Amino acid sequence: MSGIDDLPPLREVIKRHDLQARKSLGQNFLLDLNLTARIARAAGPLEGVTVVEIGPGPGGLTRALLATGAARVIAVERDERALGPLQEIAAHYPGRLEIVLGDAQTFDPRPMLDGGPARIVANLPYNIGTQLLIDWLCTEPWPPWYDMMVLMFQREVAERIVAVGDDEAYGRLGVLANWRAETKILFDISPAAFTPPPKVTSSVVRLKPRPNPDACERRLLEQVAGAAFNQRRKMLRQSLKPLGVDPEKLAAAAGIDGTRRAETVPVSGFVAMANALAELRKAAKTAT
Ligand SMILES: C[S@@+](CC[C@H](N)C(=O)[O-])C[C@H]1O[C@@H](n2cnc3c(N)ncnc32)[C@H](O)[C@@H]1O
Repeated sequence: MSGIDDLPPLREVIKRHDLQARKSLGQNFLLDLNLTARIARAAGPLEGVTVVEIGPGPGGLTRALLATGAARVIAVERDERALGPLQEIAAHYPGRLEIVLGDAQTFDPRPMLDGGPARIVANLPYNIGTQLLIDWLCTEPWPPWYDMMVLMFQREVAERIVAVGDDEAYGRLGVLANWRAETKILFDISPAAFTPPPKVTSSVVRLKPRPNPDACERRLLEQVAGAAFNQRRKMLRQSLKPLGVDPEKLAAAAGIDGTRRAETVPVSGFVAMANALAELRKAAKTAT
């Protein structure tokens, strides 16, 4: 038996269900229930909350979320070998764990939600973690269906998520994430905590959606940030050329000096440029 519940230790569960980690599924399991409890607490308090967990695997974090008091956990897992362990957890917490066997990349939890608070908590498979985050950040309508995300990434990705300027890590991801959410790295987890250990340190990141992000068209924001950071060493008057409008005019309309480089522009500057781009394109259309 383990500390947080009366279920057997995870090593034993993995052995019994033949759930040895597979690299192709991005499987690095956290078997230390004190650590999974720490992640669950970072997402708390969880009373009355539905948690959507991606990639529960043998269920270490799932168990912690339920033991911490989550009203419901909807756990989406692609590996059917995890079904046995997850069903044992479901039996231990009747009516509180719903297991979805499927691909998180095409899963929409909204039809399963009951209108109460919902949160995403996950030790994500690294190969699809960034794309899942981008999809959640691009959710429409906004504010989204979740009120918080607590997610584990490689430290380097975590740094890109929270970066907001004058920083090597600042880029498109930082612009998008910090436009729509308040972001914070909560703590690191060493490779040694995982089975098998990954090559790099991981970080737990919290993202809280901003109820009213500065108004702008998300696709234009992505285009502007994409162009600017694609040539991050160049001045905006050069790097913004692929957008098809006069880059000097675009920067000026947003109140930004065209000689600046992308990483010196705060998120609000990118929002201003996205709005200026909308105006300039509209004007160009009217003129033709
Ligand atoms: C890093 S492991 C985390 C496992 C467990 N939550 C833990 O902390 O020990 C990632 C998990 O995501 C699952 N996974 C990988 N690709 C997936 C996908 N496309 N959809 C759903 N789950 C996926 C893997 O099978 C694995 O269980």
